[in-house]
Amino acid sequence: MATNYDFDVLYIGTGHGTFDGAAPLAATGVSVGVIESGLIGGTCPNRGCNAKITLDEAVKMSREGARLGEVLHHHPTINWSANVAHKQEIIDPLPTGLTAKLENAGATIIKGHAQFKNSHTVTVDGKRDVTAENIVIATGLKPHRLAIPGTELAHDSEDFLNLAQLPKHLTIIGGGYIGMEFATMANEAGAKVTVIVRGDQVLRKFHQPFVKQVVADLEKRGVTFIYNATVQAFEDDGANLLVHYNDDEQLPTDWILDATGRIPNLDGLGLEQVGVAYDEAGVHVNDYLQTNVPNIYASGDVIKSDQPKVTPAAYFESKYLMQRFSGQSDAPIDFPVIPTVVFTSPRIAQAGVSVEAAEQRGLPVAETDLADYWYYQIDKEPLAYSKQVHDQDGHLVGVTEMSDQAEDAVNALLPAIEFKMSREQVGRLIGLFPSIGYAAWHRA
Ligand SMILES: Cc1cc2nc3c(=O)[nH]c(=O)nc-3n(C[C@H](O)[C@H](O)[C@H](O)COP(=O)(O)OP(=O)(O)OC[C@H]3O[C@@H](n4cnc5c(N)ncnc54)[C@H](O)[C@@H]3O)c2cc1C
Ligand SMILES: NC(=O)c1ccc[n+]([C@@H]2O[C@H](COP(=O)([O-])OP(=O)(O)OC[C@H]3O[C@@H](n4cnc5c(N)ncnc54)[C@H](O)[C@@H]3O)[C@@H](O)[C@H]2O)c1
Repeated sequence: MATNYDFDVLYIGTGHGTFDGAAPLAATGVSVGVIESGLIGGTCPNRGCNAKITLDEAVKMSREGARLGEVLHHHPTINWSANVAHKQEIIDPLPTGLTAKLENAGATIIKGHAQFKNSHTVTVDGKRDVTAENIVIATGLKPHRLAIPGTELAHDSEDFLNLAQLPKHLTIIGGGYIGMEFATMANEAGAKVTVIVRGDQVLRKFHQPFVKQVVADLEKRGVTFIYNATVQAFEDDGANLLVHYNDDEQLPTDWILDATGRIPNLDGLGLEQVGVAYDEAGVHVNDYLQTNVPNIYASGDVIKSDQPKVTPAAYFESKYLMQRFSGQSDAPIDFPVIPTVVFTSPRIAQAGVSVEAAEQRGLPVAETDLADYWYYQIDKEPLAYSKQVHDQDGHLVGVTEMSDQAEDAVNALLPAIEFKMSREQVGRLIGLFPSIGYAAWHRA
């Protein structure tokens, strides 16, 4: 592309919806600019996946240590403040590394808040205009905050990940990914945890028989779940924070996490100015990730999409746009199987056809109680179970697993699901032994 604009492609935001594709795109010689108002790398490295999984490592070890009992001389317990400091040491260098990745590939980074002026121009911090042939909106999501009295007394997931001291009693509003992962971490680190749930289920997108076992385990460990609760207000009465819910119930607590979801981050972006269509679920795109304004695209969490709002989807979209802008492909986006996992303890991970969809379609569901298998007995895992869906021809088309290493087991099975591998092909892939991948492959 050779244009009269400052850049061939300009990305707004530098999360996975951008950098996985923008850096290799710049390396092909296409001129690439990226605008970022916060930390380079966006949510996942700085206040999402990487930060969370670093804190979670100690949770896993503490639980495993307890299970191993007398095999270890001491049961490890979590030093929360040290764990948060360790997390910070891990994530602090990430923006610098990602800056180098983008700049070394030839991309230009512009710091500031972007606002559309017209379909080829954005203004940065109200001062400087930057022009481009194509512009990609990759501004992600921001925390949803309850519109109730006292909402300012609650915190978001980023505040939790930065807590220098763990409060004695945390109350979490919402039983989604963040609510359940953070309840698991806070409980294992010694806090009293209450989860307030709007309906009668948590983790609605995951296989409920597994979810119920995870919840029962958390309850056994002291986490309280309050179901069918409508949160009305938060109040500071001087001694405690109070969560008012339903008609006249109230719960005293020390710290409140509002984990009621995340919403498109479109603040001050000026989409109305250029007529880009969007609604409360995100920016509307076609099968080319193109908005209704033909030179404006969108990538990552900010898109209104049936894909889960997770890093693997953002990664694939940014790679797709790289291929499109570099002229390597003009095909519509064709999503592979995007796996999902909730990092509770044990985790629940899934890919492909769900158990529920299989039952509706009349596909057979095979079950494996992994707790019966010697490899899962090494660390005495009590909750480890897998369900696999095969199609009529015997190809693996879906897997749902609950175990401490369910993410690795599902990763191992992805090639079989994505490429609908035949029995013969499956039989030719022999994994390292012993390993989770090897154990999982028997279920392909
Ligand atoms: C607590 C938490 C834990 C998570 N854990 C996982 C996990 O374990 N696994 C997983 O797969 N996913 C996880 N996710 C989801 C994952 O982080 C997102 O799917 C991913 O970051 C989406 O990338 P993105 O590029 O679309 O958006 P983001 O990473 O949010 O990037 C958007 C960027 O745009 C910038 N921006 C916004 N508006 C403007 C503007 N007007 N001008 C300039 N810049 C702007 C923002 O500052 C931000 O840096 C987690 C999310 C959270 C919050
Ligand atoms: N492991 C992962 O991949 C991972 C981890 C964390 C976050 N994420 C991503 O981050 C995003 C946000 O996570 P999240 O947990 O905030 O959202 P979520 O959509 O998973 O869960 C939000 C929860 O809040 C509940 N809720 C909504 N309004 C409520 C109200 N008024 N009162 C009580 N409960 C209410 C919902 O019923 C739901 O259970 C998700 O899209 C997810 O994809 C992913």
